Amino acid sequence: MMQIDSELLTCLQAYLVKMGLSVEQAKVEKLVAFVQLMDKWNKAYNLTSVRDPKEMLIKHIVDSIVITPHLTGRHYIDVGTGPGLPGIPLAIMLPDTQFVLLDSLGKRIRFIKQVTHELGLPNVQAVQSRVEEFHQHVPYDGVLSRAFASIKDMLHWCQHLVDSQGTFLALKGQFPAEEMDEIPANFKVCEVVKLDVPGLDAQRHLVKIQKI
Ligand SMILES: C[S@@+](CC[C@H](N)C(=O)[O-])C[C@H]1O[C@@H](n2cnc3c(N)ncnc32)[C@H](O)[C@@H]1O
Repeated sequence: MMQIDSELLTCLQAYLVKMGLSVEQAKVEKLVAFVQLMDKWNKAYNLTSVRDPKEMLIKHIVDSIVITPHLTGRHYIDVGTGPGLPGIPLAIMLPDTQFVLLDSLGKRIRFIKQVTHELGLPNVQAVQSRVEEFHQHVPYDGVLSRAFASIKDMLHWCQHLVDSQGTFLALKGQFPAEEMDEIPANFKVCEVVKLDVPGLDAQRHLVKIQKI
């Protein structure tokens, strides 16, 4: 694997301590390596507006892995994954869980394929498709989305991907009261978890939804 930046490693380890998470060194190194790859390819692939790798640690890595305890299934799909967020950090944390990372943009999917090759992530499948047109491997235990769409649109476009046992997990900023008002009657909100993301000033919420 590539040379790991020791400053980023120390920085991430400090955040993990604040989160009360004990994570094996090999996984922490892969999380940092992912940040280094995002930083390396950001200009060419236009992956994220966050330019500083230390800021990526908080805004992308910590903000993704904070939902790890909420993934109790075996097979997830991350829709509108962009550069692999939250899918890649979660796949590093949960090597026995399968992840499909889906995005409509080819260059983002090419980046994710490069990442899975370099980091050795056999539990990740990268797929270029619009989610409305993707019908393989259903049903999933869960659909993940972060910075993708309103909850209503996400449910509309992704409802074919889970059955009544599956859960939609939407990562949101402030408590999404207005978006929750628009949820169609054939879905129910099971839980809204307020997430504590160390180092991040903004509020974060995880909305869990199921089909009725
Ligand atoms: C704002 S980015 C968010 C990326 C990532 N989830 C994150 O948290 O940084 C939204 C992504 O959704 C993708 N996207 C938008 N509509 C889509 C669709 N209908 N099907 C699949 N991907 C879509 C875009 O290409 C883009 O990469």
